[in-house]
Amino acid sequence: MRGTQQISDPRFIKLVIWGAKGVGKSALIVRFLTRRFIGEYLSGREITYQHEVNLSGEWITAEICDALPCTSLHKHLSTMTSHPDAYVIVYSVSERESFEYACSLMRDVRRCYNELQDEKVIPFVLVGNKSDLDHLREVSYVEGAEASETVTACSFAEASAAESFPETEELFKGVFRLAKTNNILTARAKEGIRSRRPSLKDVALMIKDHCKRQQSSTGEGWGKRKGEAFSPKLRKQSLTSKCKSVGALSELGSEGKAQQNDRNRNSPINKGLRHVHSLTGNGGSVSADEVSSPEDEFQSVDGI
Ligand SMILES: Nc1nc2c(ncn2[C@@H]2O[C@H](COP(=O)(O)OP(=O)(O)OP(=O)(O)O)[C@@H](O)[C@H]2O)c(=O)[nH]1
Repeated sequence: MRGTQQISDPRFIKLVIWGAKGVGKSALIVRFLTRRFIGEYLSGREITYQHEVNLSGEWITAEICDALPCTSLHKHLSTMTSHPDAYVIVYSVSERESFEYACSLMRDVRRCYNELQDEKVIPFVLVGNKSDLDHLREVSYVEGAEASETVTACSFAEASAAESFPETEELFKGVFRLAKTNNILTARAKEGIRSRRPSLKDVALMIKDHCKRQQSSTGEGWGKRKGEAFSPKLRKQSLTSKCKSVGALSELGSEGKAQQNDRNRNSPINKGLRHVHSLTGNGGSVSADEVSSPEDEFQSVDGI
């Protein structure tokens, strides 16, 4: 891998989509590229797609790699010619094993990049696909959101490639915007315009900032519950209440859990694509207020 000296072009975004077999990686990509859900997809081959994407009037070139599920991390890193700009790690909400695989994959990839001490912090998005299969659900929304919080600079979404093009499109566009902002800041740091490269905390802040903008532009962005205005303070509250509900969940019996899952399923937030994001790091939580990076600077690369 070319590794640490790579300078990313902000107008060229490379995504790697990874996860267990059959979770719908190809379905999500094909849905985004063609607007269609065709049901059966080629399996067993790593395919890379290139696509021009319009982000608020500005075109970027997106490269999306549908990575093989069985590839070892070592092999994946050694065969890459350059770092991706973001990882999208997919599991199926109807298959717990795929969730566990996604969690270990996320942790391994993050750990590996931490060890590389790469110049760029790569954002992750954990995606629980097949949210239309509610009756077969084995992983709750809360579990997915919680898992994303154990990995630094990781956001979370549920999606259904089968059900919705707009939501899948918004998912991908959101990742591209995030990656592009990160690339711009990293490039600036290298040119000496900014004193240091974006840190993990910076990227976590970017995710938060991204969520706010996403919400104000679509009225239903990442990190937002329907009908709830988003602010860092509110977000903290909603995370607290989410933690409470998780705590309550663990105290419930299986019947209680089933009822709780029903409530989760039927809540407005769990209809369609649902997002929450994480601001927490491996070793402890990073509150939005602690992040030292200048928010103004993120806004100055707005319109992304
Ligand atoms: N119900 C439902 N089925 C889906 C969804 N996404 C994918 N599938 C189905 O899940 C199966 C596997 O989808 P793929 O896109 O091939 O999964 P993959 O992760 O690319 O699989 P591999 O290439 O084998 O790793 C197919 O039968 C799809 O039709 C979804 O959102 N909902």
